[in-house]
Amino acid sequence: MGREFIDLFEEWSKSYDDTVGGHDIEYQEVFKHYDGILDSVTDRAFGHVLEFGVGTGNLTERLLKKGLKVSGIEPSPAMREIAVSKLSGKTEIVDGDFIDFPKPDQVDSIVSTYAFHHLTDEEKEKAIANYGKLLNTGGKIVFADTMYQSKEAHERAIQDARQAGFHNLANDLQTEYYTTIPFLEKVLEANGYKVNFERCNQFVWIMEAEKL
Ligand SMILES: C[S@@+](CC[C@H](N)C(=O)[O-])C[C@H]1O[C@@H](n2cnc3c(N)ncnc32)[C@H](O)[C@@H]1O
Repeated sequence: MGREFIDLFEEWSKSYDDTVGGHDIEYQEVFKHYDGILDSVTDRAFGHVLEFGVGTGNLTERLLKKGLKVSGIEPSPAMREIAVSKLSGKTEIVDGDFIDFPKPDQVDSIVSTYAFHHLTDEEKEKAIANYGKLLNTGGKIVFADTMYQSKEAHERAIQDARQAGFHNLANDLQTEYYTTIPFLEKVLEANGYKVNFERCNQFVWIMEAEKL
């Protein structure tokens, strides 16, 4: 579910690694410290890791390097093809999304970078409720993504992007489902997690939730 943006990724797949490397001026700030953000998510993950929205496999590569077992989920065939070739068969990347995916019996960490905003808030709530069935006490959800401290901060970011002439970015911020930290905090706490948020750049925060 939340697959309405897949066509965009079929298109973007070939130039995606250039974008994260800072080649697209509109998205430079979004991907500022990209490598550090992926490293930081990797540092927080342990055991059997379920990764959503693998993309071209940049986070997966780091998780595998750390010696973790990774089950990768990616809905875009073009992205999957690049990830599989980059990872040279070291793990399986299968079709699925944040809500509808082949369920492993049990996992220790559920991770994702730059992808959770493809779900509406209602879908996010449903996904988080489901993850509780896969994690034991002490298990973690670690997601890095664009999110805002308030709805007003989100609105300001759209205006700032427009004023800078970043019309693709402004459109993206307006049409995808960027949420707020208070919303995520409320949903995670209601589902029995202790959660903290760390800011990485003007857009991206790391959300780390531990199951109590
Ligand atoms: C911006 S890319 C991020 C890729 C990678 N995680 C990274 O950090 O570079 C977003 C990825 O999420 C995937 N995606 C889109 N909708 C999704 C959904 N509903 N469930 C899981 N992944 C989704 C896209 O196909 C794309 O590969």
